[in-house]
Amino acid sequence: MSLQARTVGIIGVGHVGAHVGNSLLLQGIADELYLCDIDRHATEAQTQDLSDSLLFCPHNALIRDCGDRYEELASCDIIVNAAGKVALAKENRDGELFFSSDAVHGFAQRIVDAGFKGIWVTIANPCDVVATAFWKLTDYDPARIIGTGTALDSARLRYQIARVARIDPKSIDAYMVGEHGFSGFAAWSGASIGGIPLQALAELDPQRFDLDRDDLGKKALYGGYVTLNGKGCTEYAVANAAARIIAAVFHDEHSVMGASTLLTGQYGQRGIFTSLPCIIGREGIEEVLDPGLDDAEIELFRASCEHIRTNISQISWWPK
Ligand SMILES: NC(=O)c1ccc[n+]([C@@H]2O[C@H](COP(=O)([O-])OP(=O)(O)OC[C@H]3O[C@@H](n4cnc5c(N)ncnc54)[C@H](O)[C@@H]3O)[C@@H](O)[C@H]2O)c1
Repeated sequence: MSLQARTVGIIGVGHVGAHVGNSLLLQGIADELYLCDIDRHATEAQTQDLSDSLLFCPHNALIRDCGDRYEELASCDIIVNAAGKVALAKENRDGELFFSSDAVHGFAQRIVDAGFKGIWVTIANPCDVVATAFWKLTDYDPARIIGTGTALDSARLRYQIARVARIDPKSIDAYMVGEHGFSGFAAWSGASIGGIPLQALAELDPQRFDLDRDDLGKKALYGGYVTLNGKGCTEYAVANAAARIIAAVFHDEHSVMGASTLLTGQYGQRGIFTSLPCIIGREGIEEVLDPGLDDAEIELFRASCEHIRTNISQISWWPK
């Protein structure tokens, strides 16, 4: 019998990275965590805190303090990128454009050169630019780079629908697509509950299902900033979204989630990462699904992709 530990590296152990670690341990998803940060005091402190909580987790785990030694993460099955500076995102996630992309520029190839063959799960903002940077910088198999993208925004959208329609969010099929940022949007035309399109439900039972889409879409889009303005970061929901993606990989779930992935011609777009519903399993992104956008939504998707390209065009070292 060969038993293999499920190993996850986390780069950047600030609010988000630390919560990813905590979520993985509390849900029993990982057997080993490798913590890495340019701030070596932070990895020491988070290693201590997470280790002290092991008694209360479903099973034991090993937590390694890797300090700023990125290469030590190369043997991991999955590496999470939460290296950023959330204070720069006060007004807009684009505020971290140079900081987060420079960070990836500094470590991605080093880890690949050290032999990394696993899956990147990248969270740092602007999420779509950073995910694209991993691919451009390392020429890594794009299916094995997963941006958490609209996994979180879609959860926010479902919560908003759930709240108004009084339905369990898990019973709602609805996605935010495009950028994880202000140009993303709710793909209402494909939303359904119980296999019935939301539009049909609105006609059958308007009192319950004729939703104020603009309002709910805005609440999903700006919900992160309610949290950020109140406490200076967002952490629980994004960490749980990342943990869900990691569980889908480890358990080869073929789970459908919004995730930032390389576009290869969907709606005429290619060469950048952004979010559409994706099937996620052991090999990463298995397939990108077509959410059946209508004409107006296709235009929003195009504009969202343009926004990501405009951001990329400002980065001086971007590989041609
Ligand atoms: N995609 C999403 O849904 C989502 C949601 C929330 C936050 N975020 C992003 O996640 C990132 C982390 O957020 P946070 O609140 O933890 O930020 P934070 O500022 O609290 O922590 C960031 C950590 O990254 C470390 N770091 C910075 N550069 C590094 C590098 N080159 N190598 C290793 N470590 C480095 C810092 O030392 C710090 O510990 C930010 O970019 C934030 O915008 C994304």
